Amino acid sequence: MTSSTKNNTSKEKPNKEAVDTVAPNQKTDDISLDTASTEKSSGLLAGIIERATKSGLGRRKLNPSAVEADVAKNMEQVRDNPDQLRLAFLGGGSFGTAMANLAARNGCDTTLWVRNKRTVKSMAKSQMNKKYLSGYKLDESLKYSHDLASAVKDKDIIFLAVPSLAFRETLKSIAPFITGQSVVSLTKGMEKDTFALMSDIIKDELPEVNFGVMSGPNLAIEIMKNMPSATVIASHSEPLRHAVQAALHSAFFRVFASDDIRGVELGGALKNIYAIAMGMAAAYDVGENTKAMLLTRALAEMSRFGVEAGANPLTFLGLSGVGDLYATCSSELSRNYQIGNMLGRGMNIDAAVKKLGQTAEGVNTIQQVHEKASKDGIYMPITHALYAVIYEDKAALGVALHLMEAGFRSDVEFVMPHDYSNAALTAQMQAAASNPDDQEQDSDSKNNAENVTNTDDDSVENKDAKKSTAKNDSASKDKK
Ligand SMILES: NC(=O)C1=CN([C@@H]2O[C@H](COP(=O)(O)OP(=O)(O)OC[C@H]3O[C@@H](n4cnc5c(N)ncnc54)[C@H](O)[C@@H]3O)[C@@H](O)[C@H]2O)C=CC1
Ligand SMILES: O=C(CO)COP(=O)(O)O
Repeated sequence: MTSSTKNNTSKEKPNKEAVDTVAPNQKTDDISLDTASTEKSSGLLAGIIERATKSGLGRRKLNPSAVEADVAKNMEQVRDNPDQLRLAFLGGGSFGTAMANLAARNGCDTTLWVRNKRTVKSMAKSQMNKKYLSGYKLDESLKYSHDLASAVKDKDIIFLAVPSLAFRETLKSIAPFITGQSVVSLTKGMEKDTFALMSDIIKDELPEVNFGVMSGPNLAIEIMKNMPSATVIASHSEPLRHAVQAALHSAFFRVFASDDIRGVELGGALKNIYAIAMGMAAAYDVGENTKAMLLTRALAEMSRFGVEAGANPLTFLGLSGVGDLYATCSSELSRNYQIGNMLGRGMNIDAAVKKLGQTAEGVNTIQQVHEKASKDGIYMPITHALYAVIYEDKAALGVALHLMEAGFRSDVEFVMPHDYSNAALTAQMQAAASNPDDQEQDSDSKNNAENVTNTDDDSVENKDAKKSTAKNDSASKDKK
């Protein structure tokens, strides 16, 4: 048994103190956490944790039969010796820290790279990430570094958990030190102006590496509290999928596998848009029916966009799709939800971002997806509506009403296709948006239902256009 294994055996017990005494620091003045429900659930959780640890369900004592069958078959070495895996996590925010902590607790040789030298010193001394995860003790085997070269050299897997805006520059910086390492993105966003997803950037910058993306309903603070969670590792490399499963799997964190890289990373990126929408809707005190409608129409948009980008629509039914959409749209822990909530309470986007002080990828993703969908004729009415409210100063209530008044559509378009093509609808929407009559807005009439943006226009003039498009569509379908 190695020394790190020995250390870990004694660390089976989750840090009860951290579970009980958390004071998450991303609470804003406007949004208070539901402490009563957190307390109620922590009683239940404590029971689960106790039973799991007593029965030896912690990663160290995991019964091989409980390990994914494929891991047992193909990754015997890794499964039996996960502490032999050498991992680097780049990004000292809440998610990089939470994931590095899981791996360290599992006995992997784990280094967390943080760009700021002073922060590294403070983390090593306090074994805590005071800025992003205040109150949570980190595993004592976790190593910290601000030296990128030594952090990534001789590692098996490099996990990137920097915001999307820093993803490319981080890859460029590690490129000279890449020998045989694999790279896994934990980042949920889209690159500004290029529409590139993180896997595209990896292929651009490190064309030779074996890579994957990991995404799922993984609110960092819940993971630090040992609340049972699950995620998805997507890669075309089976050994990499298995290695990531072995590295992070525990009684509290289950890692599922996929080979639909596009679908998994788009789920993580797109759901941030709708978490903003849901946070905003919550500020307007909408009912559960409305939330359910928003959530499922969001899923329709996500899978529609995903298919256009080469994803499998069924992936959106998994953890990285509906799972993450649900978690982020229903939790005040979500930073994107918090942004939406602040907007719904009348703050402007710049003030909300400043007040949050943390990463909210959705703010950029709305702009990227709005632009890309308009360009490629992908019908994304909620995204366009949100864009209009946030960046064109349209009235939220008017925009919402207009969405409700939109024409008749199919529920699940993969079951029954829409009458009109998405490209035709997008074209109509854009034509309507350029109609100056519909654009008229002034601050006095902000809440006027007449005063709406044209995200899903069904005006009389456009109905004719729609009819003729529909005719053309059905004629072309008939020809086929
Ligand atoms: N926090 C969460 O619950 C989850 C976050 N994610 C994703 O992980 C990514 C990172 O988010 P968080 O850790 O939450 O962010 P955060 O806001 O907690 O921290 C961001 C970190 O990135 C660092 N950073 C910023 N610019 C950098 C640069 N140019 N080079 C190096 N480091 C830089 C900051 O110093 C900070 O340590 C995002 O794409 C987010 O969507 C994914 C799953 C869950
Ligand atoms: O992606 C997340 C949970 O899965 C975190 O969401 P936020 O970035 O909105 O906090």
